[in-house]
Amino acid sequence: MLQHRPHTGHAPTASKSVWSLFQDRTFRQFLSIIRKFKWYYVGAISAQLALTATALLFTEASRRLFDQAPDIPGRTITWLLVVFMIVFALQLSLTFVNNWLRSALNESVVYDMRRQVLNHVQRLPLAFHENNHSSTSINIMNNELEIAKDFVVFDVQKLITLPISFIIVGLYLLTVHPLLGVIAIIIGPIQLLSTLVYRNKFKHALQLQNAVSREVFFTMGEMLQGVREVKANQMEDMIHDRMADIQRRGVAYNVLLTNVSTIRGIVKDLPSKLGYVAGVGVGMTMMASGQIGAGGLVAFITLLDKVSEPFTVLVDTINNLQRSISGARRLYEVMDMVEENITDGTSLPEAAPSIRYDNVSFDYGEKANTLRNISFEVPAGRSIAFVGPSGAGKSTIVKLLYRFYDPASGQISLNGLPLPSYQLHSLRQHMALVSQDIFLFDGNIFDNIAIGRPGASREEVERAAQLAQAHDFITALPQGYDSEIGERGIKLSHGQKQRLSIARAILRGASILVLDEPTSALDVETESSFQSDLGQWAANCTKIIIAHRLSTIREADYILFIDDGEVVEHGTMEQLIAIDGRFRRYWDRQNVSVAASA
Ligand SMILES: Nc1ncnc2c1ncn2[C@@H]1O[C@H](COP(=O)(O)OP(=O)(O)OP(=O)(O)O)[C@@H](O)[C@H]1O
Repeated sequence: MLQHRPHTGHAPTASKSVWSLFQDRTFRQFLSIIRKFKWYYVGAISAQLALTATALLFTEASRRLFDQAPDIPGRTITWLLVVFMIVFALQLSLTFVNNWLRSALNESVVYDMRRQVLNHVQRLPLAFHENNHSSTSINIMNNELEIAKDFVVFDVQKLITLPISFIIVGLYLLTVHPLLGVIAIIIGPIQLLSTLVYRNKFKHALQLQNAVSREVFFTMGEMLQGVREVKANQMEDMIHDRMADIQRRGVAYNVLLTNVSTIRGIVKDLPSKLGYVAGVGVGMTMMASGQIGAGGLVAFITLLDKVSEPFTVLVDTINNLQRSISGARRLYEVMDMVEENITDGTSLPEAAPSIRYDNVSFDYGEKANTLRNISFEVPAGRSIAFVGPSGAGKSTIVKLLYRFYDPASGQISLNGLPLPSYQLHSLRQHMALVSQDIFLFDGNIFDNIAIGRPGASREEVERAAQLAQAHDFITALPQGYDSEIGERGIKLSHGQKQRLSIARAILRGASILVLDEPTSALDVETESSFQSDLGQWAANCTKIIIAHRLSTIREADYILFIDDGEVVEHGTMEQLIAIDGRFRRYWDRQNVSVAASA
């Protein structure tokens, strides 16, 4: 925990040609989002082009005004003033419409993308979540999605509107006077060359700053998730020092980025300043020789930026495209991962099934032989316990039953049919888990129990809570079942959380019950009544028990002693004790410690 991790983000693909960017698969995925919201784009782009048209109308009216001044007839003045008023009203209305559409588009795209990513990520196999730090997924859903969204929403519009504006405004200025038009038009390409200055330095500074942002995110996420361990292990100073180091680098990279950007900005502005001087000089000379009126010069000054701007903005937009594609590629890598297929297959019957493992082997990749040739059978409605040292593979056997992972070899079957022939949704619907790792959601107690069976009535929830020995402590709370339990149930004791988790499993009414040391956090009295109640409400379930404690093991019909991924002993409790092997030693050690603590 809280160690420096290598960053998973990709560097911008600086060497890519512009054309290859447009052919990139990620760019094509952008296009599918654009297609979905095409009418917003059509509206926003039309509003922007209409704004360019009003700018031309304004310039043309001004040109006529200044060309004829001071001998302009009163009627023409009135007309021109009316034109100005109409132009201003149109500009205000179009700006409003444009902003409204852009904001609606922005929110629609970002929520749509986030909803799709979240929905997809939760349907990915457990292996994805176990192999990726949660902050990586959150970073993808937040930062990288935002970068991609900025391109999809804003930059795409510029790629369409700016070239059109350049052509229309450039042609207009050429009609005002060819030389002035040419001066305005060539500023853009010169500015384009100026963007090459410090280009790589700028990209490098940007990468450094992005990497630091990701580090901040990662460190904050881990600190908040592990705040108890942070406090208990007095890690505050270590985290503080780490944040101080991040801050030092963050400030340095930000200053570097600002300085490089400022120098690039100055170099970029220079051609337009020089173009302005040249244009005014040429314009004044031509005015003196009567080739143009004052209006021509006014038109040049008004539209100078509108002609040169598209070039430089387009370069920024293409740079953004590189950045967005590299951010979005990680996003789409995740989106391309295959979701679990939860719909195909036959439904599991309501009645408790028999469970059978035949020579099942499995490994997680890094650790070979996590499970080796596991074989056992549990008849319908009976129970089996897995006992053995920590890390032996007990939970992994259960993960295979949930189909969080599939075996590398061997077969698991329910009622004689291979596990993959069952619909995953139906399989998991018929399973309930009471685990020692209890996860409660932020919300009230009622909702947390009702997760076991959405739509359950108040009576059903209360009945489940009674069987789980949770009803009394719940009703003693000021808000009863409506009490909020805080993030991950932080306001409850471990034993109370475990009882809620048991209530949730009871309510589920499953036919396969997985008990992963379900009573580890309960006091002796509550545990013994839990065990006797279990006989009632779980009588019709096939039970798999992961057990460390004698009290839990005692309840099982059959026991497997697992060590290092293998079944080393198996039998009923009496048989295993009689063998006088590993289980017997385990049993005796526990008896001694129970006796010592009694
Ligand atoms: N997601 C994972 N990726 C890689 N290795 C894993 C993963 N989960 C578990 N392991 C490894 O597989 C082995 C078996 O783990 P498992 O959790 O099944 O043991 P266990 O017997 O249930 O342990 P415990 O009694 O401590 O809960 C261990 O060596 C563990 O480190």
